[in-house]
Amino acid sequence: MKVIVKKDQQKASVEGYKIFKEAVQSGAKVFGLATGSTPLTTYDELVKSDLDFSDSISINLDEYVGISPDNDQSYKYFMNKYLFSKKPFKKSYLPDGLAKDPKEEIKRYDRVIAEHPIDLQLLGIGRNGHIGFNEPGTPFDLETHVADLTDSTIEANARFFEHVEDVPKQAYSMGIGSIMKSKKIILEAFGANKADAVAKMVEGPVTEDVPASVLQKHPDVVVLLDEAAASKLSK
Ligand SMILES: N[C@@H]1[C@@H](O)[C@H](O)[C@@H](COP(=O)(O)O)O[C@@H]1O
Repeated sequence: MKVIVKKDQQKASVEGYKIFKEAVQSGAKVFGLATGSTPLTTYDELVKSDLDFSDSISINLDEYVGISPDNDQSYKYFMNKYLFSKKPFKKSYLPDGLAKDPKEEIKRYDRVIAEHPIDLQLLGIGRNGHIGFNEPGTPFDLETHVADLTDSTIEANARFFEHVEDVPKQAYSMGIGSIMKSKKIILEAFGANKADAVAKMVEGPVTEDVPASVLQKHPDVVVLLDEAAASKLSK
C-alpha cells in the first residue's frame, strides 16, 4: 500500500485526479466509482479537467435497495448530479435499487463487472472499515450481494435523510472479491472520524472484521489521506 498524506482534502483530491489522469493516459477505459462525501472533491477535479470519459465505462460500487433512481437519496441521483451530468461516460452502471428480482439483479451486476474488468477503482471507507457496503464480517471472496447495513452505517448515513428511519436498511454492493480484481485502487479518507478505520486498514491485521484491511493484499493500492485521517498511523 502506498500511503500519501496531504494537508487537507482539497490537496489530496488533486492527487486523486492525477492518478485518474495517469490511468487515462495509459489507456484505462473502465472506472469503478464510489459515492459519499469523500470522493466529491475528486469528482470536482475531474469535472474541471479536460479529461474525456466519453469513451469510458463507469461501474459504481453500490445502491440502496428500494430507492428509485430519481429519488435524491439514490446513488444514481448522486452520481448524475456530481459527475455524470458534467463529465459524461459512454455507459454508467449502477445496481438497480428497484429491481424486482434481487437474485437476477446480482447476477446482472456480476456479469457487468466480468465483462468490463475495472482498471481503476475509487473507494471511500466507512468508520467501521467498510468499503462499498461490505460491512465487517463480510467474506473476502463475496461478489455482488445484498448487504444488511449495520447500525453505525445507518447512523452515519442518516445525515443525508430527514429521519434516521428513512435510511434504507439494505443495499446492493459490489463484493470485495470483485473490488480486489481491479487493476489499481485509490482509497480516500478525510477527517478525524476516519482515523481509527485508516490505522486498522493500513497497520492492523488483515481480517474480515475490518473489510478495508484486505487491501493490504492488493498489489497496487494508493491510500490518499488528509492529516486528520492519518493522525492515528504510527509513522
Ligand atoms: N457505501 C458508502 C461507502 O462507499 C462510503 O465510502 C462510505 C463513507 O462515506 P463518506 O465518504 O460520506 O464518509 O459511506 C457509504 O457507506
